[in-house]
Amino acid sequence: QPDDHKGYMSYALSLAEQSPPKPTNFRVGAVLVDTTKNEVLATGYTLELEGNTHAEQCCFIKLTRKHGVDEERLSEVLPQHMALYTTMEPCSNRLSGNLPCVQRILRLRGLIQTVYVGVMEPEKFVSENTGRIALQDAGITFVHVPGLEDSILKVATAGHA
Ligand SMILES: Nc1nc(=O)c(N)c(NC[C@H](O)[C@H](O)[C@H](O)COP(=O)(O)O)[nH]1
Ligand SMILES: [Zn+2]
Repeated sequence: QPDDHKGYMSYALSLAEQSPPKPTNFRVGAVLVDTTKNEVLATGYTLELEGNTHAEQCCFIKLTRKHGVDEERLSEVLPQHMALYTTMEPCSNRLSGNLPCVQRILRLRGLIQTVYVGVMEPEKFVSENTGRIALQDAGITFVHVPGLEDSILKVATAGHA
């Protein structure tokens, strides 16, 4: 059913729990959903794929491999109506200098109508995450799904001292 936001967020949390703990990032899970069919298109969790990868980034990388396109051309092969569920709001700045996930999502503006987040990013690595504003300015609806905050943060910071 279309309003199963907590269900998808719980699923994303179960993915985050698979992420190897690390002191320099958060353990996050993400699920990209085709909202027309209410089907999962891709899942990801922090460090799932090789390199210093983010959960949302892993969803996109998997789809580039499935469709044989670069991430810049994903908009040509993906459905028109998608929602991204991520346990933590997409990053707007990464201390590693890698491309932030907000920028990756903005490449799919018009195709991803809504981003659902379990928590906002704690101010541990980046002082102020400007992702929500950037996404909203691009016409993407940004929704906080309440109820899993404590669990999400516990999992996210498990690698921290
Ligand atoms: N939404 C989100 N998904 C993730 O999978 C992840 N790890 C973060 N974490 C945000 C945090 O700000 C960055 O992890 C640090 O800024 C370090 O940057 P790197 O991860 O090393 O690029 N945020
Ligand atoms: Zn990110």
